Amino acid sequence: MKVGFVGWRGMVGSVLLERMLAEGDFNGLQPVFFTTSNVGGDAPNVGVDCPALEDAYDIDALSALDAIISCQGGEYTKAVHPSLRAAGWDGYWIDAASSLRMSDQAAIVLDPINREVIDQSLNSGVKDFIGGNCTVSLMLMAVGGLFKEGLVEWGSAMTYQAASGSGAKNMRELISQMGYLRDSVAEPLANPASSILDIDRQITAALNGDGYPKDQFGYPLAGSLLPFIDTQLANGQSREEWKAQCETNKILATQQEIPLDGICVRVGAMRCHSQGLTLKLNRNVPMADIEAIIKEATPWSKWVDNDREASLAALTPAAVTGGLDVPVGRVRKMNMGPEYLSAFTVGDQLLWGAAEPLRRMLQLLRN
Ligand SMILES: NC(=O)C1=CN([C@@H]2O[C@H](COP(=O)(O)OP(=O)(O)OC[C@H]3O[C@@H](n4cnc5c(N)ncnc54)[C@H](OP(=O)(O)O)[C@@H]3O)[C@@H](O)[C@H]2O)C=CC1
Ligand SMILES: N[C@@H](CC(=O)OP(=O)(O)O)C(=O)O
Repeated sequence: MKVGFVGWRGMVGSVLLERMLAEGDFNGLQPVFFTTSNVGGDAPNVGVDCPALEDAYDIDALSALDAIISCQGGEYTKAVHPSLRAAGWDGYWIDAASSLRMSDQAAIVLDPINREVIDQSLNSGVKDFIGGNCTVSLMLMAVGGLFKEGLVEWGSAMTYQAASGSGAKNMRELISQMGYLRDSVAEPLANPASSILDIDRQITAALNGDGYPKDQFGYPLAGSLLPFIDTQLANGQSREEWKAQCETNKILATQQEIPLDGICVRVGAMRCHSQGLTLKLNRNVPMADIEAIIKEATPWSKWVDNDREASLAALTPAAVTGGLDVPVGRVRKMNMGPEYLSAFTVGDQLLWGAAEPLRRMLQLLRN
């Protein structure tokens, strides 16, 4: 199979290559690497022979491929995908960007949760397979079992999203912000006798001062948070919040729309998104059944007992980062009634939230 890779050098693309190498996915594949900035340069070393980098805007070169995986971003997709299809290319387009997600001609891929939907799409001739929004995919990897059992009447996700969701430059800026704050109080911090209120006043001045590094985020993230992600919609939701309901229902191919809403917040985590969930179930399901459904949903959905030590040890970005497991904890019935369930989940947004569903979609096509 001749597969083109666009955006392989970026953050999502690098994680994709890392995972493909770890799984031996390049064996038997004919990869062709593309670039928007370095035509003729060396392809990355993936253990098989590859031609020099080709132009990512060359429709003829792209048309020669059986499949293309793009992690280059939405603008690239909008610029190239329509021309490629118009030129008659009928290969498989696998994409991390959101531009095509809600198109009727595209399926959203998260195969541990919606393998049947993917199979039906393949059978009906769909050729565009798009990774879901990171928050949505991670929520479904955590509690998708409850949705698939038809138990969720509605849900609300309050998110705590990592800097990586904004890109590599933003991850760097978060660390610079942390360093800037620490440096601004280095002297009083080293002196145990100094006043904590003086330290706090200096930190507040640093947070709001001109020198604070905030070119990427526009506002302080380290020592603060950002209660709006992506663009503003007319109904008051952010675009990130809007994705929860429409993408979840599309991924699950629900017959009746399940209402989902919440508030998406950026916090100073590096690459793990966390979510506090409220799920209104349509009946009073025993906790033992809820535990079994969550545990059995996918091999990566990990149950964490609602216990202080277990939660602090296993249910944090620090514990989860770099791994495929998506732990779910703090699961309990809420004061509102036995049909109201709380849960907290954490997942690496560059793995199940971005690269892994694409990698698995390519494997599915190859098999
Ligand atoms: N970040 C995320 O969490 C998620 C992102 N996505 C989607 O994936 C797209 C890509 O995201 P992301 O990987 O974060 O984007 P990046 O900015 O990391 O990479 C995108 C492209 O920028 C170019 N580039 C320019 N300078 C550099 C550099 N110094 N290092 C590496 N690449 C560079 C590369 O193209 P070239 O090699 O051609 O120069 C690269 O493919 C997003 O636009 C979004 O649509 C989807 C889900 C989650
Ligand atoms: N918007 C997400 C990251 C992302 O790229 O999402 P999407 O693939 O839906 O555009 C975040 O900021 O955390």
